[in-house]
Amino acid sequence: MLPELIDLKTFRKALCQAPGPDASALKGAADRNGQLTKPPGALGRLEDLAIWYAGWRADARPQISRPQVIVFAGNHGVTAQGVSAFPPEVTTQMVMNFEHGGAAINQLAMAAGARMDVHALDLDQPTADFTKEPALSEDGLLKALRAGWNAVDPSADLLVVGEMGIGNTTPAAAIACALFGGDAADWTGRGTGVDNVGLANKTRVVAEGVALYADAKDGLEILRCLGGREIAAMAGAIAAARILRIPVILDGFICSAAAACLADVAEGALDHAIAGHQSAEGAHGTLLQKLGKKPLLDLGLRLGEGSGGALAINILKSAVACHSGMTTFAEAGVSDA
Ligand SMILES: O=C(O)c1ccc[n+]([C@@H]2O[C@H](COP(=O)([O-])O)[C@@H](O)[C@H]2O)c1
Ligand SMILES: Cc1cc2nc[nH]c2cc1C
Repeated sequence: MLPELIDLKTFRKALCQAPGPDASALKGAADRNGQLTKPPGALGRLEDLAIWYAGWRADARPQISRPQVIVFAGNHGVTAQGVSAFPPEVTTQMVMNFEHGGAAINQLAMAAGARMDVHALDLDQPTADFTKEPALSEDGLLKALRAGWNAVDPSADLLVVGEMGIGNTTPAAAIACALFGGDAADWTGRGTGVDNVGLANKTRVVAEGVALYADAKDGLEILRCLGGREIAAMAGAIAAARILRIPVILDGFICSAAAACLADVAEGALDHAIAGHQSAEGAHGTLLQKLGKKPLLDLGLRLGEGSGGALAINILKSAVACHSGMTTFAEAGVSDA
């Protein structure tokens, strides 16, 4: 059961106390994996994925039949600093495109057999420019976390969270830099495609923001000062899924930055999450390494929207189908080693 998200204290506490995977399902799945009609280890990472999934679903022979993709959209005051190649009105325009079924994620979710939901968060009120003041108030952060928290279908058996927000690779870079240190330039990339002058300006903006909130006490405070509503909503949804034991597939750079805020609040907060892909945003690989996540795919995507996560649903579904649908050596009468 998901508790009501009353305040930020509830959020931190629920995340710290969330249950881990089911030990007997993990053992049952590992045992079953050892009996399937294939040389030991021959399905490579698919075997680990299926066992991991079984543990979180508390079922040694699970199925994936109700995957959910949620796309959160938000607007960013920091776009006034000229950090994106596209104008901010594209966020609202793309939300309409999602709702009409015309975006890449509509096709990718459909191809993966997933339900898709879109949540637009106060698009007419961009967050504050973080080079001037914190992006969100405490109440604003709570509202956005709650939007994500409540968007998760408790009956889903797999979750992908994605985003749409012109300018949001800037807050994502700032969050990563604030959490993990290093220079702003290490974390700042081209996003939708800024040129060299744009990249230098964007790096300056990230550095300014990180310096301004250097005293932020933890990942939630960093999320409030440097993040955005869609980023916080992704964090809220990933946290709710952790509590509901719904496995999560992370998407690209912005989604991973949202997730990183949770890992800073509670060790193990992302144990139920895998990395769907490594995006072409320069620092995504480093961010995934910091989170200890090895991406399933590396296709040069830099779209967001949950696209890489949705693609990876097909891999996880295939892993679980093999695990649960294959026969054992004994059942098939195949000679064991
Ligand atoms: O997922 C990623 O790694 C990714 C990398 C680059 C860009 N994006 C998408 O592009 C938008 C942000 O780019 P920008 O240049 O406006 O900061 C936002 O809507 C993201 O979904 C997403
Ligand atoms: C057209 C467009 C589509 C997107 N989808 C996610 N981010 C995006 C950014 C742009 C510019």
